[in-house]
Amino acid sequence: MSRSKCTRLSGALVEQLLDSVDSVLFDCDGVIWRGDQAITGASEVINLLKEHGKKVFFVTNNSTKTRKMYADKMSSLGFNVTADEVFGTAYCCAVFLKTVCRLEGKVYLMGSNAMKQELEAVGVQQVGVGPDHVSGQQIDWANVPLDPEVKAVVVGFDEHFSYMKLNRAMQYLVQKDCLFVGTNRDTRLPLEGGKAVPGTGCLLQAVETAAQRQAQTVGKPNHFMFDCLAAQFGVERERCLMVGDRLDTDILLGSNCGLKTLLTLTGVSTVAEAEAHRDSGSAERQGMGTIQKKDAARFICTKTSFQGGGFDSSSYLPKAFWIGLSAILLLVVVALGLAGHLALAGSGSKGLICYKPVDQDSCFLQTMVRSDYEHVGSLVNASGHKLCGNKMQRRTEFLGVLAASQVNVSSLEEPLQTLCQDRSVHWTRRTDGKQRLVYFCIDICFPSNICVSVCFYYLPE
Ligand SMILES: O=P(O)(O)OC[C@H](O)CO
Repeated sequence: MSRSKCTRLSGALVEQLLDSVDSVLFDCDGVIWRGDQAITGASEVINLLKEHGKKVFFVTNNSTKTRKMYADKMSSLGFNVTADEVFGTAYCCAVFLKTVCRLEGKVYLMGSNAMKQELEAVGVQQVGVGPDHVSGQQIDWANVPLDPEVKAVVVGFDEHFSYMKLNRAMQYLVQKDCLFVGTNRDTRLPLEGGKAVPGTGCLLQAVETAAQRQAQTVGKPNHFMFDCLAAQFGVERERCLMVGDRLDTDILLGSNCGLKTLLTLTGVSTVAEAEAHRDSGSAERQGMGTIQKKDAARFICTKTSFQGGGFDSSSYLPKAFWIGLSAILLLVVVALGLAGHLALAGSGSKGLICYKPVDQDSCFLQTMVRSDYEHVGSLVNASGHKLCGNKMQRRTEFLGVLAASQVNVSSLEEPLQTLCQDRSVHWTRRTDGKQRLVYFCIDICFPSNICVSVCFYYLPE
């Protein structure tokens, strides 16, 4: 991975930057507008870019509008934009549920009317939009009627967010096969005059806390929104610029997808934050910004590229995954005295989980998180575990392989050494990043009180 230093964007550099790109992706809140007020000069820049043959797109985590609503708002503020150039989380979330999750069933939606419309446009039924007032006693809340057809809980910006909604979402999510998807994790929504209101991240975190589960998020910095756009418009990453005001969403998305990035100082993130990321010594944080010095310029460039030195995919796993799917059945083993680590879960000590593909040369190691403990606990304690009948449930995760972090096998505990004999062991971590490994596991529980987990790996192109 190599990163170029950032320079102030002015004079000849503007021209140079524009010559190097064919497509420009703009964030919305804090970049082209704040609330209902356009940022001075934004519409002129965007219209000019289009006149000069650049493709312009809008990528927003704000889930309160459909693509059409965004296009209408933009037109009223002087932007020359069509609905298909807008990729908001209301739209992308609907596409995600339809195409990635292949959801069959209804959604319990904590979100806007716009989300409802986008879901309906792709044929996904939903319940839950609007107020949900509290009534009855606590025991009634715990037994709140649920729609048996609901197979997913989706959390977006919901101005009617309430205790009852939180409770209802939790009751759905107690069912382990219920999908859990959030639009985004932005904690604040910037408005006119430097004001802000709590963002969807606050609501999502409340639901995650209640459900004791982590949602998958569709919005930036997850690459899904870029993938969605690139699939429709054939954008070339190397000639694409992401313009945003937030380091942890916009700039990180650009960084994750190998785009050029440009931070505006018109919204949430500040130069001081970018400098703190740069000086942190953490590769992940540095992906959010490399800024040389504070500058009065309106735009600061944080150009990041992924070339060389990174994870060489071909040395680990075959790219043509689907062809060899059946051949890469995995044995999932948890090391380091499982029961002990389960017991230690609350004390801050971490266990390790290791995945050993049967026909690969490597083992993949990661620190266990709560879901791993729960998952493994259910396998180990099968006799005491409440089994789900003959059911199967699917889990999907993205794992980044930390290329520089090969583990010394002899430093590992005996069960792991045995498992990974004659193999190299690599650290992995959960990530939305580009250099990633994907695995999905199917948990199958039989009435005989035995659960097994079958996992498949692949490396996306
Ligand atoms: O900055 P955007 O356009 O991605 O929107 C994010 C929202 O303001 C977060 O609540």
